[in-house]
Amino acid sequence: MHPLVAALEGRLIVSCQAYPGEPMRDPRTMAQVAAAVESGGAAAVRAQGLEDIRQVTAAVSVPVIGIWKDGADGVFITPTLEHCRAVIAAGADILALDGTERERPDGRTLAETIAALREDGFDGPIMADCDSLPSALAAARAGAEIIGTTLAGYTGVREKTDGPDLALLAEIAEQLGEGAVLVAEGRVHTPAQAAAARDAGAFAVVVGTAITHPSTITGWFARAVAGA
Ligand SMILES: CC(=O)N[C@H](C=O)[C@@H](O)[C@H](O)[C@H](O)COP(=O)(O)O
Repeated sequence: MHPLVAALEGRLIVSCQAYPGEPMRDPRTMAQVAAAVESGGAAAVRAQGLEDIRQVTAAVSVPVIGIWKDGADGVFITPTLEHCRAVIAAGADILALDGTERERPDGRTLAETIAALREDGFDGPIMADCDSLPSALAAARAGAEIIGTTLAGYTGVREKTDGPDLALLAEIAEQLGEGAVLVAEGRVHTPAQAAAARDAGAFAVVVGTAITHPSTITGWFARAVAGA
């Protein structure tokens, strides 16, 4: 196992992202957020966009999982080989990309994309953002070292669970077996849910919104205070 990946076992990864048009959408702000979560105990951070990746890698000493979201429908998380190459060139230690079985915009399969990156000489870990058991198994076969449940509930293949998709985690963990690097990502909103994800078989857990997205968190509290 790659040493960067081995170090993530039983650890929290924090996704630091702001969305188009939002007040915190600024690479410097995301770098500051990343430094803050590192000081809180994050073992790695996930950053979106090339300039965010550059500034976040400069601001933290933990590994940075880089993605580049392009578009909002279909395959949009680091969707093509060229997006992957750009994320790596921006300094990501770990590359994350769409790991679903949907057709990718450049027509390459996940396996072809990973093979091309290895031919380029990239030897860092690759994380596949999957949406189902079949996509997770296919991504592992394609050579992704880290399997994430990032897209479960967002592609129509599985229901969008309230918290993390624990049933999916347990199924993937069982099928991939010992030694698999299964990362729970998506709708982990409380420490108890993070612990439940570990219990379901996750090697590590990614939390985004509940730590780094103040508008959403504020909405949770505002609705509670209003009795909604
Ligand atoms: C579906 C999709 O586009 N997920 C994205 C992937 O990078 C992010 O928007 C999420 O915030 C991230 O996965 C962490 O999840 P959560 O914010 O639920 O803790």
